[in-house]
This record gives sequence, structure tokens and C-alpha cells, in this order.
Amino acid sequence: MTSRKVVELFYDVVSPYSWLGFEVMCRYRNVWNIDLKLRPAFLGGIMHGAGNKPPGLVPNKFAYMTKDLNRLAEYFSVPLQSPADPFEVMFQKGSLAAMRFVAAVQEKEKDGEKVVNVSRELWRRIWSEDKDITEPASLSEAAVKAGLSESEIKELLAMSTSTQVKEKLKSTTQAALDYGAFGFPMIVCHVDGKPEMFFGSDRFELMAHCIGEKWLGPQPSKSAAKL
Ligand SMILES: N[C@@H](CCC(=O)N[C@@H](CS)C(=O)NCC(=O)O)C(=O)O
Repeated sequence: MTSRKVVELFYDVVSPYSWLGFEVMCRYRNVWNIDLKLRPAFLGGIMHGAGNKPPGLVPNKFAYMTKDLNRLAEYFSVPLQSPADPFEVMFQKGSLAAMRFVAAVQEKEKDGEKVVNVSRELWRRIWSEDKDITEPASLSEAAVKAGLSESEIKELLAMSTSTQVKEKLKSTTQAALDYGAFGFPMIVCHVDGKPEMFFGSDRFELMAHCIGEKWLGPQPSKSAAKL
């Protein structure tokens, strides 16, 4: 077997398209010969640093995205549902506290699955159940569902406001900007020592081609069973 290609996934739980990208990459991490590195970062910092603005602020794009996300939820089999007030959720409440919490989980926990599970539970809250992700009690509920213990959660909540964790989130966000990010999800595939950057959850076929793998659709285990 040739050595595994490193694939970095930059994401923020405020981004519904990142949820789709995340679930697909989690499904493919044992199908493709890749070493998937999760890179939780802050989309607000990307928008600011890249001089971009969220597509949801353009009324026609917002209307299109709402339809697009409904279709994609079904296509990707991800239980994504828009919250009642997406503007409040995305632009007023935001995800800074949540992403600092995910960064703390990544900093402390050796078990990478905890980052996967906590991220997924936060997405589920904001993009499926229309629940808050800004209050410590909300982060705590997500972490309990992700299987973390009360004592772990207490320590992680304290860590998430520390300078060390704030700097970690900042530096991951800066790393994404350095690769050329202007939005999320962003996937960086390291091919022959060169980083190849892909924006969005709609570039998997092209990405697979670039890393010499096959795109088997959004649910590779189901397609493999059919072959
Ligand atoms: N076409 C992409 C759209 C992804 C997308 O719109 N991401 C938002 C965050 S949820 C973003 O960062 N957009 C920046 C931009 O469109 O310039 C996909 O299907 O995944």
C-alpha cells in the first residue's frame, strides 16, 4: 500500500455546507487511502481575513441556499434543517464559543473521535434541532451526547476561554487563510508535496480524481455493497 495522502478538512459548525463535507469525509476516511486531519476553525475570521461576505446576505443567494440545502440534506443523508431564524443563528449568535470549545476538545483529547462526535452534536443542535450553541450549558449538552464525562466537560469549558485555545483557533483559521480560504468547508489535499485546495462540499469528484481515488457517491458503503 502506498503511503496515505494527508487531507485537511477546515470547517466551522455554523456552516451547513461544512456539515455535509464533514460527513462525507468521515465516510470516506476508511474507503480512500487518506489520513484525514480535522481542522476546526472560525468562519467569521475567514470572511474577515479574505474580505468576503457570507452568501446568505445576498437575498437571492439566501433563497437559493435554502432550497439547495433541502435537496442536499436528502442527497447526502444528513438530517440538515434550516433554523427558524438563520440570520440570528449565523450572524448574531455565531459560533466563536462553540469553535473554541471544539478546539479545546482537540487540544485535550487524544482520542480524535471525540472531536468528530462533539462537532457532529453541535451541528445537530444548530442545523437540525434549532437549538443554541453559544451558552456553556448548550456546549455541555452537546458534549454529553458526544459521550464526554461531566469532569471532562468542566475542564474543557474552562480551557475553551484560555489564551492557549483562543490562539489555537486563531492559528488554524490563519492556516486556512494562508492556503487561500474564503469560505468553508475547505479541503486541502496534499498531493506530491503540493497542497491542492477545494472549496465546498460539491467538489468530491474532482478531489477524488486529483488524489487518484474513486468517487462512489455520498454513501460509499452503500455503493460498494451494490458492486
Ligand atoms: N457550493 C458550495 C457552497 C459552500 C458555501 O456556500 N459555504 C459558505 C459557508 S456555509 C461560505 O463560506 N461561502 C463563501 C462564499 O460562497 O464565498 C457547496 O456546495 O458546498
